[in-house]
Amino acid sequence: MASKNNIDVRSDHLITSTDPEHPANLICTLCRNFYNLGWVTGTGGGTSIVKNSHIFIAPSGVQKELMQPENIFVMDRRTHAYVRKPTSLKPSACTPLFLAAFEKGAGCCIHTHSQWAVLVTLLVEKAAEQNGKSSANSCFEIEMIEQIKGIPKGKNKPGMLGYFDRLRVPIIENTAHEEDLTQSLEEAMARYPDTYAVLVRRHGVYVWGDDVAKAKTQTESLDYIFRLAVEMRTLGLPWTKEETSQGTKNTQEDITLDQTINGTPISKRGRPKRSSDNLEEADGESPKRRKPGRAKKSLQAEGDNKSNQANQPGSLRSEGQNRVTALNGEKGGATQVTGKKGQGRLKQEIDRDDEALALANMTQVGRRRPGRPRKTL
Ligand SMILES: CSC[C@@H](O)[C@@H](O)C(=O)COP(=O)(O)O
Ligand SMILES: [Zn+2]
Repeated sequence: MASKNNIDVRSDHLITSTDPEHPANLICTLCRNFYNLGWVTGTGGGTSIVKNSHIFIAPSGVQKELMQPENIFVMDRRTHAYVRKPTSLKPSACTPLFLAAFEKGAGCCIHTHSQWAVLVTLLVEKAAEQNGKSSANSCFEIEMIEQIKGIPKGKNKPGMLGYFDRLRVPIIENTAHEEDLTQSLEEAMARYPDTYAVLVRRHGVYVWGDDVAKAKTQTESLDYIFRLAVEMRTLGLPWTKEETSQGTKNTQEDITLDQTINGTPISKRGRPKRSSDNLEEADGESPKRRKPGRAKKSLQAEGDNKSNQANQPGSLRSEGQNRVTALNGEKGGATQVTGKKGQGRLKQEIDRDDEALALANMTQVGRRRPGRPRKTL
């Protein structure tokens, strides 16, 4: 075998080009930039590119920002046999995960160890714990952030997500060895067929795209969103409309199940639906016509009043908290009432619900001043 520095020089033409867009050059340039973004620190993370009949892969355990084209492995796309193998190096441990993305039609896959990605997985885990739920098969979800428009709708779905669409990125559990992530990555891809990314708990994220430019810009958009999400959480701002008194959703199943809180339906405004909701249509102020987040005037005034009362030491706070528990399932939920007497009782119940909701909001966002309505997305 013709050899120079342990490399089979007969395959050098596969990685030798003056074209900066050649995958062997591009992987090196991208990883240098990714290093400066904190995405491939300390040899972690990496990138792989498909071009024509070849897959270009970085070596394992090297400083990714210092790689040279001659360090790049080349694999036959169809057989997955190496057609260029720097013998003193090993191919990236991420290779089977990159291949999983290419099986789905991706042209480039980027793996980052971005701290924002890691923190998002921790925040979703914490929210699950706080809600007494398992974080298995969990998912990061966010909506109404402009940068979501940088993520495509899904494979075979033309166009990008819209501002009002919800971005969902599944999270898989980390394993001791990178390659052992492959099965759970594939399962997450199957569960979320529209996703272009999978987060790995306490580790990072895999993002892929139809080509290098798309994989890169999608990784940038996601990293921006992950960072924003972490900052939002530290400010007590919700990621989604449902995320009020319940914390972050974990699974797609949870979202469906949580349309009710133990049987009490949630209205469109993201709070437990009350029997009074049925009266809103009748009194001429349909929730549809009201701006989201803006409370009905009369109830709002009462709510403000009650919230102020709730702030009195030792008074409504504990009572309200009991009521929150009730709303979340013990004995709560709206009671069916009919007739005039019933409507009187209903009014009292609306008042109690308003108190409870005001208190629930206060306990969730401790920094918000009492009496001010919670900002909804
Ligand atoms: C800091 S070591 C990180 C690795 O274990 C792995 O997570 C990784 O992303 C890079 O693997 P590598 O085999 O060097 O391409
Ligand atoms: Zn990694």
